[in-house]
Amino acid sequence: LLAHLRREAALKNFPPGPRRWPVLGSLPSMPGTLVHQHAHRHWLPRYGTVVGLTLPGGQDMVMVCGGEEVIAILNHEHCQLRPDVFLARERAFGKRLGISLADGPHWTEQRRFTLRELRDLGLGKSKLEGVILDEANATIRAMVADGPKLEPNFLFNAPVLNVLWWMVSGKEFARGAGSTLDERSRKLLVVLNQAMRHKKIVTAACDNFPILKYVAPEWSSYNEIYKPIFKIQDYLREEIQEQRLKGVGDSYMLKYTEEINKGRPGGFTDENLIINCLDMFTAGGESTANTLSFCLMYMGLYPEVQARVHAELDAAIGGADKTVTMSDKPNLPFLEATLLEVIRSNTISPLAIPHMNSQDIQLNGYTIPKGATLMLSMWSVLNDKKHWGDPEVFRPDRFLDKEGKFTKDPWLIPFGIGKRNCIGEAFALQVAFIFFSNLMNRFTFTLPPGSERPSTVNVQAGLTVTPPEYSIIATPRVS
Ligand code: HEM
Repeated sequence: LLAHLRREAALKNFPPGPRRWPVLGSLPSMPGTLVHQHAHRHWLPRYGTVVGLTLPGGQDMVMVCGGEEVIAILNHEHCQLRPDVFLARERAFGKRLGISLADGPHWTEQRRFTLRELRDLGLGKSKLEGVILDEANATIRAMVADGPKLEPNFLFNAPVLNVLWWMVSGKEFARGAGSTLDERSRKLLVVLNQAMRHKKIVTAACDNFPILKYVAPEWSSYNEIYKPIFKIQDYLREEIQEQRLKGVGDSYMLKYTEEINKGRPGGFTDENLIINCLDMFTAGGESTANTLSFCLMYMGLYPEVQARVHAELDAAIGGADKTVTMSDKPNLPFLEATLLEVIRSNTISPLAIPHMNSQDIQLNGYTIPKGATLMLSMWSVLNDKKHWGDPEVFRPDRFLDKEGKFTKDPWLIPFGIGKRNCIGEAFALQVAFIFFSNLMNRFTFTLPPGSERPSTVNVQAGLTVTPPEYSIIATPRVS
């Protein structure tokens, strides 16, 4: 209690927010999931766009839920650290490793190296495009075989992970929704799928009270969350060893190994390699796969938009039996606008990964003390009424200019901006474009007659948001 009172007294000009209790902090007022929706509905009208909170144990936390304020923090030179949370160390051998939850000089080196290798290994190259197209075609074949009625939730997880697996391990056999994978890769994908679907991954009780890991590992979801993560680490370690024994090929794993062998400074170790790979799978798999599930749902909800996408495809591609490639993108501005409007409307990553400030900073006249956890609502940027006018309306035309060309809005930042922006943006957009365009060229998507319209608000929370459970009918189009 004394510690709590002392901390409260030291907080000068802290943003207003729900009551902060000793030990529990603001936990009693925190929603279990979908924090961005709760902040928008309940906190914003009462406290404004900058809300002061405390985590159990006394860590200061500030929720920022105004578009301008979020952009200011993302660009702020003193707000580029990550808080030292339980999840960060627990998934990384007790250390701050990897990219997404680390900071400091090692993070700079690991991020720079990974960005360069991702670019060199695949992005913008025809080989990656070929792998993505193979996966898209395998998915289309499976949809025809399983259809016409499909459950799109999780339909795209395996194909997206397969492409990521190819980037990381260089294995070319990762094709066909997992069917031709070797035993280890198959197991890895199964466990990754399980880990990504875990709804409590960012709100589990063991994150706030680490002692529960020892005294109540089942109840606190510790076993459920971390056992799959440890299995993934084991599979990755075995794969790295196998690749090193073979020693040929151009994979991220082998390129990284070369740096370890050269003794490159900046944290180049086996452990960091494992966590960098884990980062790419966890940050990139679910988000990209969910984008595609949402795309089908929106096509079912907005048949008039779908008809315009089809008309554009027919004019530019000329047949449902043809393959759409990245070179067709300039001729498909409405399709691109539709894809980005799905990403904007639903904000697949509604919160950025938490940031932390290295100095006291001022925001909207409040003081945020050094070392606070900054929760940034990306949703509030992509749904800001002042900027977008009618953010609640699904309107791809907002991204087209008078000539019908695609124009990027500076507030369209679903991947973040600044020093901590997403390293997988180009990859995710390429996968999403190739899948979405080819699926649209091959099928018409309709909601089953008499079924309830799936909600765009009652989404499911996990690492990112997932559509509600829904079915869709995929009818093959005739050329
Ligand atoms: C639709 C797909 C995706 C969306 C919407 C998305 C969104 C985001 C967002 C909002 C952030 C946080 C930015 C911040 O904290 O300021 C982020 C970070 C990150 N993303 Fe993505 N992402 C996607 C796909 C991917 C993919 C495919 C990969 C891997 C290849 C990836 C890897 C990462 C990593 C490693 C970070 C942490 C960067 C850092 O802390 O320096 N993401 N992403």
